[in-house]
Amino acid sequence: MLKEKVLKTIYRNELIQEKSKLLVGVSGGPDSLVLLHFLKQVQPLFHYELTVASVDHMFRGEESYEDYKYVEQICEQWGIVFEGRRIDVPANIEQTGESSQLTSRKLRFAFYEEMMAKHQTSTLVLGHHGDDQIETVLMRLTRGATGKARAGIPLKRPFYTGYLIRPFLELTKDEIIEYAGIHKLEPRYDPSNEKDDYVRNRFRHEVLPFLKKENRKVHEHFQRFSEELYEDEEFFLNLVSSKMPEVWAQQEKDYAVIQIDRVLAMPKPLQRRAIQLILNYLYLERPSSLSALHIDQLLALFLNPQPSAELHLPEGLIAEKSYKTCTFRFFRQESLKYSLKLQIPGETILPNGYKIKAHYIKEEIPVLKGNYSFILPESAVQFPLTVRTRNEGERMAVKGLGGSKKLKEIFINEKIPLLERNVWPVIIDQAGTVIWLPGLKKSNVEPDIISDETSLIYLEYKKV
Ligand SMILES: Nc1ncnc2c1ncn2[C@@H]1O[C@H](COP(=O)(O)OP(=O)(O)OP(=O)(O)O)[C@@H](O)[C@H]1O
Repeated sequence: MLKEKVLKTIYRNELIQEKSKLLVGVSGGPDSLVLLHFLKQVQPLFHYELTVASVDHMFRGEESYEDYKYVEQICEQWGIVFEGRRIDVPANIEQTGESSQLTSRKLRFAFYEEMMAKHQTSTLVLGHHGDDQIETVLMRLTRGATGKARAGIPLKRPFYTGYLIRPFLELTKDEIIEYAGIHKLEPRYDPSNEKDDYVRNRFRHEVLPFLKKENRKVHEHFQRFSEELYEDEEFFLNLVSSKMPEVWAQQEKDYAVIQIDRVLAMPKPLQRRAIQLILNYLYLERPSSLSALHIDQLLALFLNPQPSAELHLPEGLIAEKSYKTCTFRFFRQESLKYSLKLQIPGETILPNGYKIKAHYIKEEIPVLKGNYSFILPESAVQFPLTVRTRNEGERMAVKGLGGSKKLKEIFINEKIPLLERNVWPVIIDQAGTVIWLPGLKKSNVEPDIISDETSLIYLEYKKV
């Protein structure tokens, strides 16, 4: 029976404290309506206070409003405090790259938090069940999730100032429907549930029936798998956390350096978790499409016998291995753009670790060092000169070519990686004429034959 089964889950996992205050998320659908009914039924066992939080996401106009009013009416009937809010997801949300489903979830969770503060509730209760659990575990494994994500939906996790619990995780959807029938509950059915989440629906309709047919108790086994995996992960993460101080060489926002040999000295299961912790730290509060694959790639980078190698991870994170250290930094094009006035005479330090030294040629003409120095006749350009990152579509009249070339083409011919192209210095004059791509190519502003009639400037591109 549902009641006994759920009570067992609650006791075994200490989900509910006596005389506590619970906030229950209720949509009016079968899962949450049965959840509310169950919690009302067993209230005398725990003496908790119940408050319901219900959100109308206004996706389905009048229909969803009716669901919301229905929950309010049930609460009135059952003598439960009702808190509701109608929250409209901004119409243009999908243009921001966020799905309306994700936005409504975020807004709903913000509402739960607000209500937990208002009613001083310590526990939020939601109606996810065993079918949801199996689908989630399988979906995540199939996607290549790693760590705790593979364990699916947790029974209990910290939330706001207390916990979020899901006491129905061991139940099947059928048990919930059966309970609703026995107790003559009349849940509302949301038709959008069936079409919103395509991936989940494929698992629900194609995989779940097969598993249920194979073993009636598949829900319990998946739930045990999930709980054990959580425990194992927790254990390993604690163990590896204690070793992390010797792994970190530098830890800053968006930037970190680690000691590779300290990671490789750990047993294999801890190596993966150490990498997971490094990535957790770097990706903090950044939604990311990280998977087990990225951990494998990083491990391969660390084990690579080459002393230096690079790996590009999601959202512009670059891992750069150099001998026994690995540097992680986020590549942000915008923040790397620069524009500096070229000091003549003097030195201009560039953000890429190089500088440009400039001086007037007094007597003897210095020796030219390939593309690393430039002789500039003062009369050939308009001052001041600027050194900056490239602009889209920019061209340069290449020395010895008799025509102009796109900077992009030069970078491609010289096999300069994209990331370096975006920070490569370009020297231009007041009129916007590109004079020199230091270290790469010169413009025809540098004369082939140096006459000593005009005043000359010697530019040099060198490491700081
Ligand atoms: N609009 C809502 N307002 C308040 N709580 C909600 C709302 N939608 C979902 N929840 C809570 O989140 C849980 C999971 O939601 P989800 O949409 O995944 O499940 P569901 O199958 O639609 O649940 P239900 O049958 O209760 O509608 C629900 O059981 C409920 O506790």
